[in-house]
Amino acid sequence: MSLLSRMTAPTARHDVAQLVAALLAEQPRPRAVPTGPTGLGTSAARVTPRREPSSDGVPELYCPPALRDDPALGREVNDRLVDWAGEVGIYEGRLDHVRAADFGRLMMLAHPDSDDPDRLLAAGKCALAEWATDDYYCDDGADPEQLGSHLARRTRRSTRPTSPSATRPRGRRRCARTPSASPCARRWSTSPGTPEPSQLARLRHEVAVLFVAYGQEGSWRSRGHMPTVPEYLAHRQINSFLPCIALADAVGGYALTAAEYGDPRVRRAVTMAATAATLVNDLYSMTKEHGTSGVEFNLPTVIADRERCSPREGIERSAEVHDELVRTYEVEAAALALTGSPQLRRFLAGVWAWLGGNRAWHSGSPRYNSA
Ligand SMILES: CC(C)=CCC/C(C)=C(/C)COP(=O)(O)OP(=O)(O)O
Repeated sequence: MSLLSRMTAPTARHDVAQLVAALLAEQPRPRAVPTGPTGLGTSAARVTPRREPSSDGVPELYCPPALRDDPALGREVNDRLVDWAGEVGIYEGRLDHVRAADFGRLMMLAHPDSDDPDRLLAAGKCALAEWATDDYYCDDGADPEQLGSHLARRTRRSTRPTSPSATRPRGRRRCARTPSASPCARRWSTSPGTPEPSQLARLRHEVAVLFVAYGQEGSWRSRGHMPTVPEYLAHRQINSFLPCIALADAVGGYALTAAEYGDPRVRRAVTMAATAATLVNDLYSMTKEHGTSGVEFNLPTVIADRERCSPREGIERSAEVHDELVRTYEVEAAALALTGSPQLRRFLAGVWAWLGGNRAWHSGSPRYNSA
């Protein structure tokens, strides 16, 4: 089944199908006139109906649905990913939790234009390595004083193809417990469907930016600092799913040029989408983070604390911010698709698809729904 036919399948809600069809068609058309003021920071000026929470407590979000569900493919990717985690030694003693979280399913849902388990697995390895770095070195319980050295070691491994002999450890050293994403990228570069050097460089860049954000979170944790809402939102622009989303073309088997990916208008739109995807994580992971000993970092908690409102209002306002980001992406991506290359159109549609797969996975994964 082609991506286009999947995207126009009857499962699509609201105007998703129209948008993605427009993004992918030869002569895309922009969305209809917006129904209210648009642009970041204008959501407060719109009157919106109160959101009814679904059974998981998360309000209905403006987000596309997952554009395919292939459980067998998801299972295959997940099984191989858990085997890999066991081989490299991450999540020792917790592999059952990793299996149950079903990151393979996330890859299958978020990359509907690839049926290739090898490519989905490669993307899954990158995501799991990024998650492991967060879980081991950043999240509650980790030692923030060690964070900088852990991240520096992992960054060095990813940016230097071979170590000069002076820096090579003597004897055989135990493999680090948590791989960085970029060694995954190196392994990927020897597998079928090799990405372009510019795609690998892009991944390295996005992971390095992610690590800077991990450092910021560590500095907040060590001081017990609760960020302001703008501070937190700026942080979530870089502590985001962008390293995963940036692989959309490599997983799909085509290449967006560095020039188009680096176009500030493309970066702005894609960064907004990645931030929105990460706010979905904030909304679904709140429960998991409740009861941890340090400061809780998720948008609903930051809003409730800083704006002195109820937790429920924090959730609702977070959902508003999410929706505003997605709507802005929708409008800007459609406009970019009008003048961009076919690869850019496909990439923007891939980002849109990623949003749908991400939300569907969060709403079902036991990582967030086990209580
Ligand atoms: C896969 C990837 C790029 C992870 C980077 C960090 C990120 C965007 C997260 C979702 C981590 O945030 P958080 O610690 O809230 O994640 P969990 O809720 O623990 O899954």
